[in-house]
Amino acid sequence: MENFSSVCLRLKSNKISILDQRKIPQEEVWLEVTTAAKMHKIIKRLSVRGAPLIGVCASLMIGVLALEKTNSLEQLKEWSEYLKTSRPTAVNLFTCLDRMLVIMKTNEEKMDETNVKGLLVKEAEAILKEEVEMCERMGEHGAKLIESGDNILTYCNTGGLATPGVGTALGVIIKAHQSGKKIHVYACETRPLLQGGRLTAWELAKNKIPFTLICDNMAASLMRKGKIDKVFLGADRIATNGDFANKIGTYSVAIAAKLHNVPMYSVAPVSTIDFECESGDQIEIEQREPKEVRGVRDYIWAPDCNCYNPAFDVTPIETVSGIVLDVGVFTTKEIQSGALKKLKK
Ligand SMILES: CSC[C@H]1O[C@H](OP(=O)(O)O)[C@H](O)[C@@H]1O
Repeated sequence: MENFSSVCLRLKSNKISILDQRKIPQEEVWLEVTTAAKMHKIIKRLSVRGAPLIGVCASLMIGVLALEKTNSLEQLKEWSEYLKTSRPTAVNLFTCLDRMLVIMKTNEEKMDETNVKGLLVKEAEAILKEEVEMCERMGEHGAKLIESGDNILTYCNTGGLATPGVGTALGVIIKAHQSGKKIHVYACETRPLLQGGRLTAWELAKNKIPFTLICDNMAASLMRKGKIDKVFLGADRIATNGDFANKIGTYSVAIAAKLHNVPMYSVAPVSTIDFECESGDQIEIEQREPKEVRGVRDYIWAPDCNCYNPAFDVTPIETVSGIVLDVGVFTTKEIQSGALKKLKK
């Protein structure tokens, strides 16, 4: 497989290394991932995260494992199904692994195992290339919505730590900055796992983009004061009616933005659309462990109480201005008229 290197993913001499995002920003620790079990573990614990990135990493893992002569197609199918159980909400994980499974199931009777495995390697490389290119296109389309002087609010992390490319929503912000637009970002810390405070702050600093870190409960009052000009954030699964699942707290931001007439866009590649899902009500929301709410790292302020810890919520499309995809910007009205369904291949 061709070598590859990004902010958080490396493929060198057919070996996968992944930056452990749990340790950012204190440490930059790279993990070598050689088995499906290890990949499952680091996706589940969010050492690697972000819808496009986990889909790419899972399919890349199957591609690398296919290079091992001793690994049978049956074993590769088993590992693909197992990797699907790492997290339930981000659709990219399923669509990428299904692309690998389709290759195995449609060719195993028609060609010898070595040739099928060769197709798996090519498909994994194609998925990676497509996602990098989709990030570029999302960035270009979305950056046109940003004007010099804008104060932009973003949520969670949607950059090079959530994709194999420049990012989705944060990619839009980075592209706008790189084009010379003078912008400032309000980054929501994003409880409970602080992807905004830890990861987005780290990426904005690396890109030299002026930003202010805020607690999530500060977003609405900033909008009321007229301090926020636009909101850009991500998605993990988009239904064909435009409703989308994204990091928990997105719906609160959307309600505030709508009340204060702040334009808000979700940014995602077409690979995040679930064409089998007609509405947000059908999206499975990952429930995570109470310990993530009870404290942060070794500071546990509520050791034993009940906790509610959904990793995502669903934002109805009518609450936002539209969705920026790699194929263009779609207004809520266009989406409500069925524009997303027409993108199905
Ligand atoms: C570009 S996808 C980013 C998306 O994924 C994040 O969730 P997690 O950190 O749990 O993987 C969040 O929903 C982001 O918007």
